[in-house]
Amino acid sequence: MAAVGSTERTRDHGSLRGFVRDIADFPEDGVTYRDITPLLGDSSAFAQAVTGLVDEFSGVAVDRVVGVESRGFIFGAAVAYRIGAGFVPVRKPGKLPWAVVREEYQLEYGADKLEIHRDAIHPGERILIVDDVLATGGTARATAKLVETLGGVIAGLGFVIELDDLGGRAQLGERPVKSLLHYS
Ligand SMILES: O=P(O)(O)OC[C@H]1O[C@H](OP(=O)(O)OP(=O)(O)O)[C@H](O)[C@@H]1O
Ligand SMILES: Nc1ncnc2[nH]cnc12
Repeated sequence: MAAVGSTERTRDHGSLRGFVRDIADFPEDGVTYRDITPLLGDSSAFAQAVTGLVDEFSGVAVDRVVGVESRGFIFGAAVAYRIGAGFVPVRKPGKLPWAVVREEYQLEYGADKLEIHRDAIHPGERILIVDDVLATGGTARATAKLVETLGGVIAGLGFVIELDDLGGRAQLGERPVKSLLHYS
């Protein structure tokens, strides 16, 4: 089991805001889309975001990192590599080739389903869920339920961005939630 930690401590993540681009009315009217592609494209900002997520869970025991398709794969895989843990993809329906467990959930824009391989997590394993954005919390809650259905224990949920006004954190109950940047 990996113990999360890092020698680079970057708890103030405010400088990352300059790498998040606001797109009005995408993908539909009324939604302000927080575009992380500028952050991904900047080597320092990307490294700071990954290190920030690692540091937020410093000292927390983690067996595997779960990342949610598709932007969660980018950060989740990087965090897993950094902490020496395995990576488990949670995917949209019909993408995983073996036997799956499925959960339905609501998005800020639309509804969807998520799946995980039945053998991806073993009972008692400690799981860190990583995604880029916590909005309404539907995706994160569905992912946590998939992990828990397989007997996993949520060690934490880490996000680069949390959209505070959408109340996603409240959907996650007592599970430990950390976000690098907060937007209203
Ligand atoms: O808290 P919620 O309201 O559930 O929203 C958050 C989710 O929405 C986005 O994914 P999206 O489904 O847009 O897919 P993508 O990563 O493939 O763009 C984001 O990456 C999160 O996974
Ligand atoms: N406003 C938003 N910006 C980027 N990703 C999102 N996922 C859900 N809501 C989002």
